[in-house]
Amino acid sequence: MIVVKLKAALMGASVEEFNAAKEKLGALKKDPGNEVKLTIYALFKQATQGPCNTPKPSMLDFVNKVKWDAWKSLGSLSQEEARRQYVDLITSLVGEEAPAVAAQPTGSTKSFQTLLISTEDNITTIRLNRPEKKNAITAEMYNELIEALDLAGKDDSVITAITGSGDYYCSGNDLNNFTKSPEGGVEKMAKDAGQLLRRYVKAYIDFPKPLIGVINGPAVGVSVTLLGLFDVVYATERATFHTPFSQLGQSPEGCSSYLFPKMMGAAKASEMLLFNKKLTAAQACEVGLVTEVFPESSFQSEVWTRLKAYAKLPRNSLALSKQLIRAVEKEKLYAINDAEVERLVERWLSDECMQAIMSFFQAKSKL
Ligand SMILES: CCC/C=C/C(=O)SCCNC(=O)CCNC(=O)[C@H](O)C(C)(C)COP(=O)([O-])OP(=O)([O-])OC[C@H]1O[C@@H](n2cnc3c(N)ncnc32)[C@H](O)[C@@H]1OP(=O)([O-])[O-]
Repeated sequence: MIVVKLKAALMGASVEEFNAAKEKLGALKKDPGNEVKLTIYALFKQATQGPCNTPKPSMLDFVNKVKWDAWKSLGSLSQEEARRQYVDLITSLVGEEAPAVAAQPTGSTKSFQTLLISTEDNITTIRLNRPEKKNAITAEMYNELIEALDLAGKDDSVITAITGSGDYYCSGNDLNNFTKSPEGGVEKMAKDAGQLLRRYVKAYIDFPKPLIGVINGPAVGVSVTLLGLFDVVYATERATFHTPFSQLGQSPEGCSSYLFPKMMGAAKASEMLLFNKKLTAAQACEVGLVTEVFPESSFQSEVWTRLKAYAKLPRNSLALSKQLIRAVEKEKLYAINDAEVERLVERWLSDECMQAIMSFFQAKSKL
């Protein structure tokens, strides 16, 4: 069993860790196979020499061409990040040879207040569990989701799915997060909320294995923007996708200011992110936010059957492939996350935002 150790996941591995990993590689008893060896080669070259700038070998020089392709595919991945991925990969291979030593605790033993977590058939499922509030995300829930993702990333499941309890997937940020009278003043409240949001989005950017959205109903706000960081998104035909940021005096987050225009084109992204256009599931699929839409009547059975089949694929091949795809833009996504959070912290202190949140609760109290 391969278990990916992530002790260096949140920071780049040091040169010492890198050198130690290199030595452990020589001591491996089993051949990890050509695919993994190519990844090791590419990460080593990137870590020690930086991005591949050497001339492409000819088609006839097959072995060197395959190696060159693997190195080139890492693009502008930083040397620090390449070192980290190299150390993670070697650690996982060593763990495969000594599973008892490398085994990590699974997420299933930990209990959460706002989430239901289970691991079955190689799938860890994180279920948002505030159905009476349409799964709105409180500060507690943000923290629990960060922890649940961390545990799911380290457990021995093959894929992770996020879904909602009840008729909604999620109604976004819990607007009560802004209505409590904060101890250190509103500036501190906004700063703390910004730090939490930044960590929350980073947990998705860094998630090390395939992450699947199982969108069981309408999705609002931050629960929509984050879908750009999922690997696959399946939705029931009943789902809708709504990001009412300007209506709330706020601005986009979850790296959507970059990923949405990239995914759907600038104009479609602006309709959603600036003008609050709510998309049906079919429209969300057309613009690439959703991978596939299923009839409501067969949504659960079709999606979970498919995910169980996916979860039988080789764990390490999936995780490493996902990490390669993500690595291409990871540094950029960190920077976008920072910029979006900085803008939101300003927005939360604006009159426009305060007014919009008060209006939501006033409208409810008049009903
Ligand atoms: C941090 C990053 C920046 C921000 C990003 C975002 O996500 S921006 C996007 C932010 N999100 C929004 O702007 C969405 C705001 N919410 C809505 O517009 C509507 O509630 C609805 C369309 C989601 C559902 O309408 P419906 O008529 O089907 O159902 P209902 O209305 O009767 O709701 C049932 C109960 O849930 C409660 N509740 C629901 N959502 C929230 C929430 N987010 N907060 C708090 N509470 C919420 C609701 O008050 C009610 O409680 P009550 O009275 O029983 O104690």
